[in-house]
Formats: sequence, structure tokens, C-alpha cells
Amino acid sequence: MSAEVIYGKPLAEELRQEMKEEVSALHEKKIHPKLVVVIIGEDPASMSYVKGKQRASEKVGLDSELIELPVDTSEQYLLDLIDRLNQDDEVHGILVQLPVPEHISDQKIIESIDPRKDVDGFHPMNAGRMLTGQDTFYPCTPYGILVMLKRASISLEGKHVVIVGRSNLVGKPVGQLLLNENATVTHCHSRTKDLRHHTKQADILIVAAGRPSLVSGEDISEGTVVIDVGVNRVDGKLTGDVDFDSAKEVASYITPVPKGVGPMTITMLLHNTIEAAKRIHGQ
Ligand SMILES: Nc1nc(=O)c2c([nH]1)NC[C@@H]1CN(c3ccc(C(=O)N[C@@H](CCC(=O)O)C(=O)O)cc3)C=[N+]21
Repeated sequence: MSAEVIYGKPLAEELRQEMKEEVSALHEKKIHPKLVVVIIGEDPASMSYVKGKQRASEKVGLDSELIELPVDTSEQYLLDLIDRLNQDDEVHGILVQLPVPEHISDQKIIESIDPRKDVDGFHPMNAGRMLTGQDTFYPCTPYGILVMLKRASISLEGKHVVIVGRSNLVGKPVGQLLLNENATVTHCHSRTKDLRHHTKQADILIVAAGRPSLVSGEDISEGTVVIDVGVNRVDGKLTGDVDFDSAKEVASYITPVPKGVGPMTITMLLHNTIEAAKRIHGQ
């Protein structure tokens, strides 16, 4: 068997087209959704993702601003900047590109963002709201995965979802989100004994560990849905955590890297920004 490849790109394009119309309608009501992205330092990979976010924002008609700060920016300067953005009525979404330099506490930064403008969905208030099954901003990558699965008509109810990776950005929140969809969720991580035993049990396998080729065909049972969330640079090229060629032979569906989950992540960021503007303006 050879898996059907689920591309995020065409779905992202379709959703962005709908968003463009929604943004136009908001403009008529004098609401101009605006996203501010803050990046500290000049890491080329981070710069490239941030540029992607800018391009996508402009394409759907969002106002967007990129604030580039030097790598030696103090934590206090950043906190003061976020405070100003929190107060600014024209700003609806604030994203501080992670990782931040070591002398800055990422948790402190995340907690300083007004939860109503936290379009990453990383603030503990939004994380807690998701945990308790309330309406909130879902983190963009987990949300993008959920939308992709739904669009491919892959049901979640009662399915065994195995997640490899337990980051606050992807692993933990995607488990929570899919648990809310009535999936049975197993979290694996670097200390898990006999990883393959667990990955083989999956109806849906989500790999978000940040290790190239961590999972290959031998780790997967026939018919598994494989979602690759890896973002690794190998010899300058973007690759995922799954050995695509061998996994494709056994999986029923598989997402590639690039053109899989990545474009959906950005799309859900745009979605959250529009939502933030609507909520702030009582729409
Ligand atoms: N506060 C914060 N929020 C984030 O959401 C966040 C972050 N920090 N730090 C870094 C990671 C990584 N990330 C990606 C998003 C889209 C692509 C993406 O669209 N990738 C394209 C290709 C892009 C390329 O080739 O460079 C694709 O997979 O097809 C990749 C990576 C968001 N992140």
C-alpha cells in the first residue's frame, strides 16, 4: 500500500481565500485586524518563518508589523514593548517568535502578553481554557492539525492518537485538543521505553520531537495516519521527523515536510488574529 499524501498547502490557500473576504467585510465596519510579530536576533531560520507569516498576513489583507530587535535586547525592554502593544487599540494579535535568546525568559514573555491578543495560544490562561474545554485561542500548529484531519474526513472519536514529543508548543496542546475531540491519547517522549511498541499501536501518529528520521516505516503499523510536525534543517533543507519514503509504504495518510502542517500553522495564526479583532470589537 502507498499512503495518500495530505498537503496543507491547497487547504491553507482555500481557507486564506475565505479569510480575505472576511477581512474585507471587517474593513467595511472600520475594523482592521492587525498582527505584530516581534523577533529578537537574526537566526536565519526564524527570519524565514517570520517573513512567511508577514507575506501570508498581507495576502489576506491583515495589517502587519514586524519589529526586529537586536540579540542583546534586554528582557525589560521587551516587556515594556509588549506592554505598549497590549495597550494599543489598533493591535489585535501579538506574536513573539520563539526561541528567544537565553537571557530572556520565554515564560515571562508569554505571560506578559494580553491573553486576548495571544494569537499563539501560549498564555497559561488560554492553555488552561483549552484544558478545561472552553472556547479560546488554540495554538496554531495543533489547531492546523485538527483542521487538516477534519478536512481529510479522518474521524477522531475513539481513535488511538499517539504523540511523540511533549513540547508546550505542539506535543502537549495537540494531545489536549484531540482529547477534547474524544480521541484516546498517548504521549511519548525522549524517556519513553520502547518507543516503537507505542508508535505501532497508533491509529493516528503525530511526530513532533524535532529529530530527523526519528520515525520510519518499521515503527508504523499498516494503515496508520502519520502527521509529521518536524521542522529540522538538514544541509540547509527543511525536513520533518519522519522518514517519508519508508513511512509512505505503510501509512494510509501521511503529511509531508515541507507543504504539510507548516502552511496550516500560519493559516491558523491568521485565523486567530481575525478572531482576536472580532472579539476585541465585540463582533
Ligand atoms: N511564537 C512562535 N509561534 C510559532 O508558531 C512558531 C515560533 N514561535 N517559532 C518557530 C516555529 C516554527 N513555525 C513554523 C511555521 C510555519 C512553517 C512553514 O510554513 N513551513 C513551510 C516551508 C517554509 C520554508 O521552506 O522555510 C512548509 O512546511 O511548507 C514552518 C515553521 C512556527 N513557529
